[in-house]
Amino acid sequence: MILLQNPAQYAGTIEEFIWLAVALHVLVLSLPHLKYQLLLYAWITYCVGLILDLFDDLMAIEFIPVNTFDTSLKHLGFMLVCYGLHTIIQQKRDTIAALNHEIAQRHKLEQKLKFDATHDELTGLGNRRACFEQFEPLCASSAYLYYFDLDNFKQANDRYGHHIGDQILQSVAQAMSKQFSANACFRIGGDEFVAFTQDDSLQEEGLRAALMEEVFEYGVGVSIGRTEADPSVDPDVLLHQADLGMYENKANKALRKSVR
Ligand SMILES: Nc1nc2c(ncn2[C@@H]2O[C@H](COP(=O)(O)OP(=O)(O)OP(=O)(O)O)[C@@H](O)[C@H]2O)c(=O)[nH]1
Repeated sequence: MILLQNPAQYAGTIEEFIWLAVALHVLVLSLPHLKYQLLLYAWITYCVGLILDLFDDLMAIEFIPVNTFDTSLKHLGFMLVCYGLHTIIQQKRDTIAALNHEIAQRHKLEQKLKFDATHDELTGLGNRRACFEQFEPLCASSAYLYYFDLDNFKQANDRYGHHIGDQILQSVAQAMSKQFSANACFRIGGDEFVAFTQDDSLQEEGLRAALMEEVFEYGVGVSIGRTEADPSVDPDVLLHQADLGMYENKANKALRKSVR
């Protein structure tokens, strides 16, 4: 038996009916996506509350305290929905934080791989690949290209051991970075280095003394070749010119030694 005695009650019942229809519709729509069971139960609880509410309005049944149940269930359902949503958001946040962390780690690894691919592990200078990659811009911004090759390095290795040989290479690289810009120095072979500079005041003997300062005691020397940096010339040709200069320098020193 339906008890709708006045228009205000009628309007209230219609409103509750609409709420129930909307809630059930949302429930049906979200069913395929409801992998979160808590949210599903919360929504069902809310709908049951709405149904009881409707009964309360439509039926004049006083033998169950429907009034108490419908409001409680609606509130309970609503709170559980809120809690469920909060939990989901928290889980998504954690996932996003984990993904961000992974992206940052990958970025770091990428940077490291890139650095390792273009730098010499022992001295930290750019390697041969980096030298060729940056050759043109460095030539364009420099006046000279220097080529260095250590003298008697093999003997130093044999006499003092490989670890001292490594230290010699590191010391020379460090001294070179002080004389030139560190970004413009490269280790392109075992004991061969290349450097670019804008400075035209460098003197061969001064440069040699600076590079050998820490390693002179091991009996090593350095031969130096120089050529004008010209970005329009092929890198191989320029390096060859500087290399020839270095060999000439090495030969002259050997000749001077033998004459003495
Ligand atoms: N310790 C060390 N030795 C290296 C490294 N790379 C290459 N070498 C050594 O460097 C030496 C280079 O040979 P050479 O250029 O003939 O040595 P050198 O005695 O300076 O010869 P000259 O230039 O004719 O005076 C070889 O004995 C290599 O084994 C390295 O990373 N560490």
